[in-house]
Amino acid sequence: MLYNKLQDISEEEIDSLLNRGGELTEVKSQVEPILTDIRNRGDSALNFYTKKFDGAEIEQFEISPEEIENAFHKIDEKLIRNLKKAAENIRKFHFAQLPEKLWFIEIEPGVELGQKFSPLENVGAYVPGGRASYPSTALMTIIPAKVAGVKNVIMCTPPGADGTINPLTLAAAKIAGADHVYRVGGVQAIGAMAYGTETIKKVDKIVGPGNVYVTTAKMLVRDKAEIDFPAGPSEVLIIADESADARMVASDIVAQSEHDPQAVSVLITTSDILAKEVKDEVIRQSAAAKRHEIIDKSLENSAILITDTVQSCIEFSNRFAPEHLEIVVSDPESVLEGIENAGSIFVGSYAPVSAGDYASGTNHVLPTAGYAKIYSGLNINHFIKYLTIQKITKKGLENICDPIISIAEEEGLYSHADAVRLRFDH
Ligand SMILES: NC(=O)c1ccc[n+]([C@@H]2O[C@H](COP(=O)([O-])OP(=O)(O)OC[C@H]3O[C@@H](n4cnc5c(N)ncnc54)[C@H](O)[C@@H]3O)[C@@H](O)[C@H]2O)c1
Ligand SMILES: N[C@H](CO)Cc1c[nH]c[nH+]1
Ligand SMILES: [Zn+2]
Repeated sequence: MLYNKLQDISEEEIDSLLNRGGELTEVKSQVEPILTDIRNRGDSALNFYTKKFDGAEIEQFEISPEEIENAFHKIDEKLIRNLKKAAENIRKFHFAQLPEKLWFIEIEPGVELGQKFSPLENVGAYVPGGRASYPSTALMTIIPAKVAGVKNVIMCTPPGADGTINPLTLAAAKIAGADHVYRVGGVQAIGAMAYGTETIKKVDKIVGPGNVYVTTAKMLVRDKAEIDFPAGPSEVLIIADESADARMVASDIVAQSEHDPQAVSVLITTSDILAKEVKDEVIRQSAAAKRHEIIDKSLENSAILITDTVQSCIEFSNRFAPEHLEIVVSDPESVLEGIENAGSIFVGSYAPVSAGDYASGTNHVLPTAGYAKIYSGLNINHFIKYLTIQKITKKGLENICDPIISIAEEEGLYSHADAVRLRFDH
């Protein structure tokens, strides 16, 4: 783990922190042939790659409603209650994001303009399942799609070597309202959803996170299906001062590191003492963690940086554009004000990333690798489109006929001008 004053780190070190996501281009050559094969051979290629990468022989990719129903009997009732509680908060938050169904304004007399929205029809949700299983991601991807009104939401997730899916992921799919669930993951699942196969119907848009292979595949199928954004290996950046609790800060670094060897965590702080304490705590907590092998690898990509001012923490964070940003300082509001790029922001010691990962209600599908500079985390807008409307009276058209006719003629599009003129010819 890099540990240094920000001003003393090398250009190369800065570059590796800021220009993350190089892995996405590195695996492109491995991902492309798989996608081509899925496109050409459909289900039989799905079988081939599921055997190759997940070790599973699959007879039937779609999981039947009975199998999903049975999953509920395999899960502790309390766990189901907790899943439902998380689902309720996620649903409430995304309902609050819904825009007005229909609105109009009078731009000038006789010219009424409006907007309505309408949901996408077919959406595919990718729910990861390689190094961990992600029932929470089933909630995070399917619930907003359903709140937006998407008719057909399919979910794909990788099977274990025995061909089964974690019952809690199946229960989450059902609670969230998935219409079809398939046991297929990785690049092959993204290809299947983008191109369609004999059993998996092509979708209009694919959402959901995944490792570098999945994320690269999503970026390569955009000519056939829209995607949300690159949501790859997890990241957290924490801005903290001397008021922060080192144990808590370290726990959030270790938590995000356990997702993937390629996960990245950064603490940037104005306090030498906190930096040292967090470093010691990270070593202590990661040694005791169940997934310490993944965590240790991830920590190799991570950093603790010391700066003189909170302002330089803010500037670095904006350049880094983290997936998750934690603000643990005595005056969080002033930091919040300066933040321009971050997937999701967690304010104060009692807002760990784990809260948003599972149950507070915000979405945990968020842009990584610096893509928070240009994309928002998953939200209602990813599942709807806006349709503009105009209602114009004869008087209204008269009010705007000069700019229409003169600009159209200047563009050399005389028939556009005539289409207005003839409405006033008697
Ligand atoms: N950014 C976000 O919003 C967000 C949210 C949740 C999880 N995540 C991330 O999702 C990822 C989940 O990764 P995961 O690996 O556990 O599950 P995954 O489902 O993304 O990937 C597993 C699949 O990867 C494929 N694969 C593995 N090795 C391959 C290879 N060499 N070539 C081609 N395909 C290969 C296999 O098909 C396997 O089924 C983690 O990186 C985690 O940090 C991100
Ligand atoms: N932190 C992940 C997003 O990077 C989401 C997640 C799911 N489960 C646990 N965490
Ligand atoms: Zn997490």
